[in-house]
Amino acid sequence: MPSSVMPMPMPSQADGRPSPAAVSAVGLRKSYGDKVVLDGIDLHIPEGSIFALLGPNGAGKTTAVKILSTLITADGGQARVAGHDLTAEAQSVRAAIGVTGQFSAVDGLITGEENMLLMADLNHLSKQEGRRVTAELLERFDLTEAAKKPASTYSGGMKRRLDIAMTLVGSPRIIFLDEPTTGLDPRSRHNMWQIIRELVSDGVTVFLTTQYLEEADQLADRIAVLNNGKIAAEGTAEELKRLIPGGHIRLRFTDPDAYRAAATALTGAARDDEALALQLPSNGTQRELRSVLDWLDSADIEADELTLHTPDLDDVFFALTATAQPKEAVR
Ligand SMILES: Nc1ncnc2c1ncn2[C@@H]1O[C@H](COP(=O)(O)OP(=O)(O)OP(=O)(O)O)[C@@H](O)[C@H]1O
Repeated sequence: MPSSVMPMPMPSQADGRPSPAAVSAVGLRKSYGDKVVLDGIDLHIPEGSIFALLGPNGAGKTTAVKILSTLITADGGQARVAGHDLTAEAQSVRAAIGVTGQFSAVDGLITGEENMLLMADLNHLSKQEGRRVTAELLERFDLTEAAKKPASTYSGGMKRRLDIAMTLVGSPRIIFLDEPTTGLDPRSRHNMWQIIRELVSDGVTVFLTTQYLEEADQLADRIAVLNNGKIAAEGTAEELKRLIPGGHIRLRFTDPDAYRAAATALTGAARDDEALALQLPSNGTQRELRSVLDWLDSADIEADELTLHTPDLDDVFFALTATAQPKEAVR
C-alpha cells in the first residue's frame, strides 16, 4: 500500500504561493549502525499549524523530533526550522523552538514555581520578568494553587502541564511535543488538547508525535504516517481517509433464517455467520445508501440493525503500516 500512495499537494495560500514553512525538510536520513531509521523524509509544515507525525512503536518519530530540534544530527538531507538552517544555524533554531519530550524536564524535588523560575533564568529573563511570566503561565495552566508544592506530588496531567508551561517561558514560535498525552487519563488528555489548540491560536506552530489516531484526527491540520523509515502518506485527516477503501454498510439479523435468505440474495456481501451480519462495500453517500435501502426493500430483506461505517484513521493507519514492520532495535 505505501508505495502506491500518491504524494499530497503542498498546502498553499489563497494566492497559490506555498505557505511560509515553520519546518521544512528534504531527504532527512538517519541510521543507527546498519539500522535505517529515517530513509529520506520530506516535510513542509506551514507556520501556525498543527502537524502530527504518526507511526507505530519504533517508527522513528522521536528520532525525527530530536533531529529537528538539534538534539542529534541527521546523516543526510537538509532542513530549515523557523527559517534557519538546522546545521549552519543550530543556535538560532534552538532560540526559536521549545521541546517537551516523553521524558519530562520537570525536577520533582523543587516546586512547580521553582521549576518555572529556573527555566526563566536559563532563558536569561530578568528576575522581575521571570516572576511575571511564571505567575502568568502557572495561572494559564491551572497550576497556581499547586505552585508551592514539590513537583513530585503532582499528578501526571499536572506534570505534563508544568512541562509545557516551562517550554513556553522562552516564547518559542515552534513547539515540538513528543507524545504529549501518553499515559494521561481521558479528561487530562482533553485538557491537553485544549492547551495545544490555544497555543496555535496564538500563532505558535506545533509539531506533535502521537500513537493516538484520535489525537491526530482531533488536532492536526496535517498528518504524516511514518512507516519503515519513510512517510507512507501525508495530508489532512480527510485526505488520508479517502486514500483507503473500507467504507461499508453492515446489516445484522437476529433471525438465522432471515440472515441466510439475505446472504443468498446479496451475493456480493461479506458474511459473518457467527454474528449473523453481512457487510456491503459502500462509499457512504446518501445516494448510495438510498439505493441499497431500495434494493433491500425490493428483495424483501429486513435487517434488525443497519450501520454505516466510513473509514477512520485507524483503518488508514492499519492499511499504511500493515507491511512488515521493522523490529525495534535494542538501544
Ligand atoms: N541512540 C540510539 N541508538 C540505537 N538505536 C536507536 C537509538 N535511538 C533510537 N534507536 C532505534 O531507532 C528506532 C526508532 O526509534 P524512535 O524512538 O525514533 O521511534 P518512535 O517512533 O519514537 O517510537 P515510540 O513510539 O516507541 O516512541 C527504534 O528501533 C529504536 O530502537
